[in-house]
Amino acid sequence: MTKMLKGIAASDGIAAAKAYMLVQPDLSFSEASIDDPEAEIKRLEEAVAAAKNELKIIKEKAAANLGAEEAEVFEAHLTILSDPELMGNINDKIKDEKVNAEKALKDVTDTFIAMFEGMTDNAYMQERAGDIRDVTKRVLSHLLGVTLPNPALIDEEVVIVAHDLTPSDTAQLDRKYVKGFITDIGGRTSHSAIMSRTLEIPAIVGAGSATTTISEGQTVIIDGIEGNALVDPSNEELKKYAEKSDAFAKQKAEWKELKDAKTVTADGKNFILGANIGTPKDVEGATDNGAEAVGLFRSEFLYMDASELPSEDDQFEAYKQAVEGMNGKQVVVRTMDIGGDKELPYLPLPEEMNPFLGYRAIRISLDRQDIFRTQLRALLRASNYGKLAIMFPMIATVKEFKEAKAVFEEEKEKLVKKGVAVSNDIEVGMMMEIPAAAMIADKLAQYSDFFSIGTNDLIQYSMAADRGNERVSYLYQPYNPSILRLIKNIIDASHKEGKWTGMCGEMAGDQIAVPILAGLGLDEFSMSATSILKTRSLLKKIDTTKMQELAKKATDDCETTEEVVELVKEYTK
Ligand SMILES: C=C(OP(=O)(O)O)C(=O)O
Ligand SMILES: [Mg+2]
Repeated sequence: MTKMLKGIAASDGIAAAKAYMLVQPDLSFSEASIDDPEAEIKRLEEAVAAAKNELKIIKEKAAANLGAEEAEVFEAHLTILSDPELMGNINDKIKDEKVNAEKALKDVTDTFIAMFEGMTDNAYMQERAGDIRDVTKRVLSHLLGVTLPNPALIDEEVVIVAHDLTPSDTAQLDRKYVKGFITDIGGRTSHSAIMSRTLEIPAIVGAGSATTTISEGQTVIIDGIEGNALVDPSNEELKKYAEKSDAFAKQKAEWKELKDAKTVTADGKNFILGANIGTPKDVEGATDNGAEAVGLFRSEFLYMDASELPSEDDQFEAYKQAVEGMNGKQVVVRTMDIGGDKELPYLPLPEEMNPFLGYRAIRISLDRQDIFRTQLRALLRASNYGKLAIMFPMIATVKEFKEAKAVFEEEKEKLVKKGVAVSNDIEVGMMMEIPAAAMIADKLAQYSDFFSIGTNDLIQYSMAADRGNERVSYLYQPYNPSILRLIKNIIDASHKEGKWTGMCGEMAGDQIAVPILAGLGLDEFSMSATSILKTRSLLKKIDTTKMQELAKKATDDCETTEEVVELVKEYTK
């Protein structure tokens, strides 16, 4: 019998394939004393040899799919497994204390991990602690006879089933084989969901019990349009969804015809539709989908894709590639927004109770100015190759914006003095994603060249509802009048100062929100590239004067999200 799972629709499209369980196995073991140390050492050696074999395959795959740099981490793991001191210590422990290999491995590696983690002034050595932890897990899995899943080893079409996917897990997914994914937790604006849209992989997040309902190898249909998954579907169901998939492809082909068209409403008002990107490689998808700008380049993905802080030159190349690829159209690069659900293995941050409310984004940049200044120099140099704008993430106060801008001006002046070519009209703006900032938008508009509303965070902070927590996803209400009023305040404040406002949160591509946003006078909509053409098609049909009336009613008269949705339906009939 077919089982049905309901989750949050994260990325459009339909997929059907066998389930691949990306679930961490239980690696707990019992300690035991042993009589035959030689046999135990042999068991350990076999596990180490198996782990090495596996790592060699993963390394080759990673090098082929992701590049040599990405593969280096696995070389580091192989080196650890050949380290005579580490291995010698484990063997000695088995011999001297007559304990089983699992216990000896764990005790010795724990000592090394503690030692490296203690080197707080040496980020490189701290990072080695993570490597040893990974390697220990791999050897343990072989000792225990369980398999550690690895997306790099997938070589047939699958649907990934996972409790959660981190952005770096998602980055490793190979579109050729990974046809879709479903996770237990997460929300529509968690970063793995955002990336699934960039990669155009149909996805469902927050499905609750995917990992306990689905077993390895079962056929799963992912309906990323509705957020439904069917496990062990019947032939009729497979046929029905194949038809739905065809219809979706046809609809996409119709939208494609608008690729080179301008974004104009029925009454002739122009809007800019931009794409959100994570790396320069995404520029191709942006232009293929008719982007008129890049409204958000999440530069932190450059940091997350590297094994150490990216150098000024590496960053310069990436920003240059993006502005050149957009051929004179504006590219808004957001400075590093690390923290929350975006971590850097080589920049260990102290563990926090509330990472989304903690040390992140501009707070890190203003504190670690070495990192910030390197990024700003790279951006300034790249500005000479196209139309580049910069914005700062998570600005809460006027003081933060002024400080960040001052650092930018200092770096600019230094480069100009050195004779480096730098554009003279770089717009410097800020993300509007903290309610405090939205309330003083009139003040901030005096300093910031533009605003880009980050609704993903603005909504979670306004509603006090974690954007990645499916249990409170009912509170994640983009159309709630409270959110619409904040947005209105931001747009009006910027217009009063002659500035423009864009939106780069996922709400910008939300088909119910778009008519209201057009009515509120939003200037630029930036979204997952795959949402651009359907949004252009929608805007073509609407009349802005009518949408202004809709927006006024939604912000002034409505009490609930549901009322707003009804109103939009009525106005766009
Ligand atoms: C665009 C945003 O930034 P991010 O999703 O990267 O936090 C946002 O918060 O809306
Ligand atoms: Mg944000």
